[in-house]
Amino acid sequence: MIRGKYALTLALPKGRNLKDGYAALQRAGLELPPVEGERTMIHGQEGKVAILELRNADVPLYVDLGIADAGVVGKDVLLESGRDVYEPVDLRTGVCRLSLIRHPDSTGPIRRIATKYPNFTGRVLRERGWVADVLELSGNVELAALTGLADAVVDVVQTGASIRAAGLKEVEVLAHSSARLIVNRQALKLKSDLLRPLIERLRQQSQALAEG
Ligand SMILES: Nc1ncnc2c1ncn2[C@@H]1O[C@H](COP(=O)(O)OP(=O)(O)OP(=O)(O)O)[C@@H](O)[C@H]1O
Ligand SMILES: O=P(O)(O)OC[C@H]1O[C@H](OP(=O)(O)OP(=O)(O)O)[C@H](O)[C@@H]1O
Repeated sequence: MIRGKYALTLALPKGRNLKDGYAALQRAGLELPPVEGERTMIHGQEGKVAILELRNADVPLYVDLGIADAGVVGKDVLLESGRDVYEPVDLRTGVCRLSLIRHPDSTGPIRRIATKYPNFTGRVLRERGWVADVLELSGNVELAALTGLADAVVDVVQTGASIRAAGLKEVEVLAHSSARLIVNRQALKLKSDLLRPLIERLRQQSQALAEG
């Protein structure tokens, strides 16, 4: 149990968003423990700032339930999680989009749609009144469109190189994504002396990125 052990507990995702998220928090003035090369999943010393290193999809859960006071995660993951966490800052890093992608030969109505984002995709289908089966995959989603497992997929696009290389078409952008700071609502009140200035500084950094 870690409740109360650290001054501030932050949830950061392994992978792409870790480096930029860590750098943004450090630039905002937090004294962060080193995470590189450590085998442990909880980094930090008692009474100081701790970092929990999590899978992307688990970050909203840890913050919503207050195990972490705040975290960094992609908007795509937030849209999928459906968790109602406070999202005060768009960090403007990890920019990508969630798009509807099809094989050029798939031109008929969409009946089967494969994705790592089933909740988000289901919501889009309902909003549009489209009737299709959502097939949840754990990765290599383009393969579903290439093999005919599905007649459309919803996946992350950044440069578009992956879909071009696979000979697929980005039919429509469904949502834009970038990394967000998320904060537990109760922690915001209890640790406002730490969290308010952090939010303020991250907002300034984000503004500078937008202008730069
Ligand atoms: N080109 C991209 N491809 C995938 N994700 C990207 C890309 N650009 C930015 N992102 C962001 O990075 C996040 C994914 O990071 P990463 O690829 O490290 O995760 P992962 O390998 O899918 O691991 P996990 O299982 O933890 O989700 C996405 O949620 C998105 O917000
Ligand atoms: O538009 P692009 O710039 O090509 O980026 C999009 C690709 O990047 C991600 O894959 P990643 O490389 O993370 O591998 P993954 O399938 O293991 O997530 C994502 O799943 C897309 O395939």
